Amino acid sequence: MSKIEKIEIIYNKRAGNGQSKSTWNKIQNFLKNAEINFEVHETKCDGDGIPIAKQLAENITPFTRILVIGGDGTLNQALNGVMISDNPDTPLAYIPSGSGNDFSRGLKIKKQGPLELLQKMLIMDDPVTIDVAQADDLNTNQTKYFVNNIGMGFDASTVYYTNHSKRKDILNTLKMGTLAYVSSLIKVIHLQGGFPIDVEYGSKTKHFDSAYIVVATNHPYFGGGIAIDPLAQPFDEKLDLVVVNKITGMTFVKLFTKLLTNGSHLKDKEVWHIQEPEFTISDHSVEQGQMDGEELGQHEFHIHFKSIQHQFWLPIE
Ligand SMILES: Nc1ncnc2c1ncn2[C@@H]1O[C@H](COP(=O)(O)OP(=O)(O)OP(=O)(O)O)[C@@H](O)[C@H]1O
Repeated sequence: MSKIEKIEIIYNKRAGNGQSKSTWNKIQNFLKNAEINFEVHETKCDGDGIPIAKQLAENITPFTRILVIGGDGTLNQALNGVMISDNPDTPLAYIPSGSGNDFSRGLKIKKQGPLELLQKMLIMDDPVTIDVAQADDLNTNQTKYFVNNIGMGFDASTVYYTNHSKRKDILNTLKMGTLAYVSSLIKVIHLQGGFPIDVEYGSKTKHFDSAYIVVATNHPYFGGGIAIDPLAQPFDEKLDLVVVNKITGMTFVKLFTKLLTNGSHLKDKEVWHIQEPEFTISDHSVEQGQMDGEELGQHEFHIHFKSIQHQFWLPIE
């Protein structure tokens, strides 16, 4: 085992609709039995992961590790907290215990159980470098960081309805979180209209009169396992952008069948896809936004996106 004096744990007991408690119990028992020094910092309210991570990063000592136990939203907050701290390079360890867990799915570590992940992390001598992304809001001058994706329009409305749906809790209890997402998706099909956006990348600009799905993504998945961008890779130092034009009727059904089955939607003429180190999206109507499954509210988004790298204690093979 590499030298570890203490593990500072950021734990969201609400993640995975409460299922993270069983993950935490396993981790806690293991650490106690192995006589590894740890301290748990439970998130007490929505958004709490940011100040906790900031404070931990600012007081980090050599041979101390920060471990996040929660879903993608908790990891997102931990990353944002570390990035605004005096020690933004502080690596993060992560054990997924949310409902979607798209980051761990994108990294292909989702199938490993919490104890397997923990034991592998404990013997790592050095953290690994993984792509995350920076989003500079050009309207507010605020910067945010994300591990999975930022979406506006269709996808974000789906997140909004999923988060506000009572069915989410029931379906999560039944371990059918993806179904909760898909059922909100069907609702949004009737409500979401197309909206105009411009995308600037390199020296080019691409205009869309009627964009429907707009997702800047670090790896393939959103919504608890839907591969919106099978080509996205979290190690290529690029961020992907997928724009789907407003479509209706059978065109919509065919495209969504491709999206939910074999991923061939990227080749469809209604779908536009780029992989770039950075790009800017200007959205010209008020739309819902989502970041790593967390609501960004309704705005006209004007965001500069950039692929950046962060270090993680994650056993990538
Ligand atoms: N004590 C708390 N009370 C209420 N909400 C909390 C508390 N602690 C954290 N949260 C909020 O819980 C939300 C969900 O967390 P998280 O995204 O980690 O889990 P999840 O939604 O189950 O997982 P995933 O994003 O992978 O689907 C976050 O928005 C976070 O701010």
